[in-house]
Amino acid sequence: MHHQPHPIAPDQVLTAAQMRDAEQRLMDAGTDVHTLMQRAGRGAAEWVWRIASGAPVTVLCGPGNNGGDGYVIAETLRERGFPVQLVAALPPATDAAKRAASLYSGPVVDAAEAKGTVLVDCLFGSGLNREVTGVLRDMLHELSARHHRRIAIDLPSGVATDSGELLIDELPHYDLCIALGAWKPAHVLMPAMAHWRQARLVDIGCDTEPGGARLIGRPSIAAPAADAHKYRRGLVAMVAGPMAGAALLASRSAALGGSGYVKLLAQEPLSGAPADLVVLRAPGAMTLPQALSDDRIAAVLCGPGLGRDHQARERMEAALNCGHPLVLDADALTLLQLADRADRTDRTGPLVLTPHEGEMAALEKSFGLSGKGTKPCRALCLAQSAGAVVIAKGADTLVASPGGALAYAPPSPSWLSVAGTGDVLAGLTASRLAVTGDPFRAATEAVWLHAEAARRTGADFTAAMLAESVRDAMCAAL
Ligand SMILES: NC(=O)C1=CN([C@@H]2O[C@H](COP(=O)(O)OP(=O)(O)OC[C@H]3O[C@@H](n4cnc5c(N)ncnc54)[C@H](O)[C@@H]3O)[C@@H](O)[C@H]2O)[C@@H](O)CC1
Ligand SMILES: Nc1ncnc2c1ncn2[C@@H]1O[C@H](COP(=O)(O)OP(=O)(O)O)[C@@H](O)[C@H]1O
Ligand SMILES: [K+]
Repeated sequence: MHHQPHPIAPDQVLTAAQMRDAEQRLMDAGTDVHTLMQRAGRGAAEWVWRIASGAPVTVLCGPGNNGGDGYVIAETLRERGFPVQLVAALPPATDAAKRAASLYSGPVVDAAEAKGTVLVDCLFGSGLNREVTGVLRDMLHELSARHHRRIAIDLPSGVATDSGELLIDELPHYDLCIALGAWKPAHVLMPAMAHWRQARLVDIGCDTEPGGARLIGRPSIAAPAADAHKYRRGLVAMVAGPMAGAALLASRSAALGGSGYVKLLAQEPLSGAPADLVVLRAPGAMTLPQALSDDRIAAVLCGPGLGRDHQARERMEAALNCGHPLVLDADALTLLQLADRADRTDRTGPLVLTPHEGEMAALEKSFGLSGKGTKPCRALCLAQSAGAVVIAKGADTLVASPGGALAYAPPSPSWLSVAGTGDVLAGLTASRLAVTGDPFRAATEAVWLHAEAARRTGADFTAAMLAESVRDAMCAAL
């Protein structure tokens, strides 16, 4: 089927090459680079104008089209009567940048003389292809230190667009990063995204192919059907191990995440379970495989509090072989390496893996993957090898599917960096999987709800408090 290109949506994330293609498409249709640069520069100037509010601005320009944007920004501010000066770190080298430079009629000063309140960094954008060193690095550092506020155009100069890696020592911190045309992976990947307080997108009117990576947005969660009952809403079976706390946390968020019924399959007698949680000993009256053979189960969660001994391994294998949609987290991810290769790869039902960085590396090893490349590429590779949707967690969580779908979490509260929040996410993922039956959708909904629950919990919380806030997050998505 042939899909028409469409305007870049505000939730699309384009690599540097995809952005270049989008720009080229526009130029093939008759728009010249100059027009595009005017749109980008004038759009960015609106933000600079608001932030500077009359204070003197210094624009630092590099040799490429990012520098070209800088000349347009400087000229736009000058036309509006703003105090502006420009530092040309290197002379403009592209035709569009040369033309933009020729249209700038304000002062050009040496870096040593530049004094202002706001620095606009247009040294390098998506064309950065090597480390920023020597005079250029020193110039960026000194100017950054001398200005109270810093704005990065497209990206801070020293960030690799597709990986978010830093290609400079001590990248300065920015008040604002203005993405041009589309969000790029570096806008939602660490370590880059820790270097600005806010990010904004300026549309420059490019089209792109349908599909591609997206930002995870607020899901639309429907109320249960009028004739719903607890099984039809989704039964989650939580396979617990010896550490009851993690299993209880996951069960709580599974219960609040929309499923109709959560059954905790306990390995040992459990104290402190809430009254509304059904706890079944397995093995007890039945073995774990028997308990998991209930065909009303809509999703199984295994991992939180599982442990790593031989019993844990047996429980993980029972979950792997039960045939129900499955979420594997925490210890189950580590144990997965020990499972038979056939058990790991021959499953047909939906599977979601939720590794943090350490678990991701262990999984890559067990699937014979190199672990090299950008985080999104690594997650896509693992998803394909494991036949699983992968939630690659961290401060820059993303979701990858075996078919190549990719979704980035928008910046989430760093208060999530406390023990047990991963258990809450795993419970939410199982809950959404039980409700929707779609592993990619379940994973993205869970990631959004998890971050929203964190926002609603406020500052300095525990995982148990986070689990309770899942209720508020659900309300926000109804
Ligand atoms: N292509 C287009 O049509 C548009 C591009 N735009 C802007 O153009 C930017 C991309 O422009 P370019 O592709 O020209 O790239 P850049 O302006 O990011 O820089 C590329 C130039 O810097 C040099 N360079 C790269 N890394 C270096 C390093 N570490 N040390 C010294 N020199 C280095 C390269 O050799 C090249 O001359 C975007 O980020 C965006 O700001 C916008 O103006 C919109 C239109
Ligand atoms: N700095 C951070 N910013 C945003 N989210 C974070 C940050 N650090 C951790 N998280 C999130 O918190 C959760 C931690 O999960 P995990 O590492 O499995 O911890 P645990 O096993 O203790 O539950 C993940 O969802 C992760 O994405
Ligand atoms: K820049």
